[in-house]
Amino acid sequence: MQSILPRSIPVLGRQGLSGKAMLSTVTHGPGLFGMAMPPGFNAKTAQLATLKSRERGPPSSIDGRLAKTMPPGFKAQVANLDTFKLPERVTGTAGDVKLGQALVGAWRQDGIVQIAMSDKHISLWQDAKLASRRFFRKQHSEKAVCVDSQSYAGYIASGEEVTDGIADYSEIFTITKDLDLSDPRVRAKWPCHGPCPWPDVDMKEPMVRYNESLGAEGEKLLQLAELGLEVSPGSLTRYTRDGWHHTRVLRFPPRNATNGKGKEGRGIGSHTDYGLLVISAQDDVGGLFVRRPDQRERFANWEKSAAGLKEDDDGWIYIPPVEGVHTVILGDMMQYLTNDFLTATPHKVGLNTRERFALAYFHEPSFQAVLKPLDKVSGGMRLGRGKEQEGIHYGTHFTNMFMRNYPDRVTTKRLIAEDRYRLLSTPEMRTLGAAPAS
Ligand SMILES: O=C(O)CCC(=O)C(=O)O
Ligand SMILES: [Fe+2]
Repeated sequence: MQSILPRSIPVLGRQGLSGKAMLSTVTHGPGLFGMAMPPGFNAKTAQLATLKSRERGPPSSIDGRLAKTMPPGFKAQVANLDTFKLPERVTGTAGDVKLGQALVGAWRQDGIVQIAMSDKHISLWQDAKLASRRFFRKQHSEKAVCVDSQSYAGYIASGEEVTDGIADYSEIFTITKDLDLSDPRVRAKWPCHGPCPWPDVDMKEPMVRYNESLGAEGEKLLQLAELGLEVSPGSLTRYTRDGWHHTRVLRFPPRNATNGKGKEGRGIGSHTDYGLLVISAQDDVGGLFVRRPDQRERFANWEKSAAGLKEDDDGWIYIPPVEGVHTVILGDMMQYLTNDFLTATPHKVGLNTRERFALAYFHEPSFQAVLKPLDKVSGGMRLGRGKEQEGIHYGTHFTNMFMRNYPDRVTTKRLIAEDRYRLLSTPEMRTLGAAPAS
């Protein structure tokens, strides 16, 4: 059970301060959340992170209001993140390089960045939120039929998802690549490949539009990350050709109106996500917590499950719901590719006093990709894994994670019954990869 701890919400931050003041906060002594910069961290990158921040004010009233949205029963510091603005297109200009370095610096420091939504994103998110509300308000029987036996797309009831062996209260509609039964991969019984069981066009259309737009945002972020890491163009984006991007449309019940099937107060238990980037939007309720990168908390989710990691420990950072932004955290494959220079961000969701709606878009490698760690990343990437590595087949990692989270789902049962898992090691399933880029 989540321990009930008093609320402790010191509001820390650089938002609203002048660039110079923010700079000294980051480069000397305790940083954004009262911790020193990680060893080997490039101070220049941190400076750029602050200089690129978009100023907003007045900080005190905004901070106080946002801090109060933290779900009851949790103890965490409250983040006050810079908001980055992405260019229309990434072309490799000096400005793009600086922005890329700033994003990489912020991920290394905080594990999360905030990026401004464009006007188009704001309207797409509004539409998606409406569609989500409409869907989750339907009768259970109407939602429960939105399941597919071949893909993991569709409805997941509150109490059905399992994190670290314990049920979550999140209610979810998952969207994976929507493949017709006539698609050769579906016909060949590839694991996780199949249709998305949409309830209706009112759900499908706004979600497809939003996802397409987030796909473009994901590619831009990867291009900027390549610039920030000083690796050649394509080092990351080569893996996202026909990327296995997917989305979770989420509803969290209020903490006093659950069905008793999950862990008290828990929306989703502590975990890392699987691929490269997670771009999220949340409504104004609040519930998301992250952990900053910390060398003392070394984990590698693809080797040993990071689910449940430090769930009830101190050291969580609450990410309050700032209007008009997406947040972006990193997944397992980004950590693997960069030899832990960037690490997957542990996060969890708490239930609040009101129901909460959020959407998480996962920008992923191709299902067929075999990833190898990059040769080098500027700023002193740690050695350890290298070229000699066999690599990670993303499709296998994804399948493992979904089988673990949904052991009782019809999709898992069919996958096992038809021995589909065996296909993951065949050459047809591993056509993107080979030599690592430098
Ligand atoms: O609700 C959120 O903000 C995040 C959800 C999440 O972590 C997930 O769906 O994997
Ligand atoms: Fe997540």
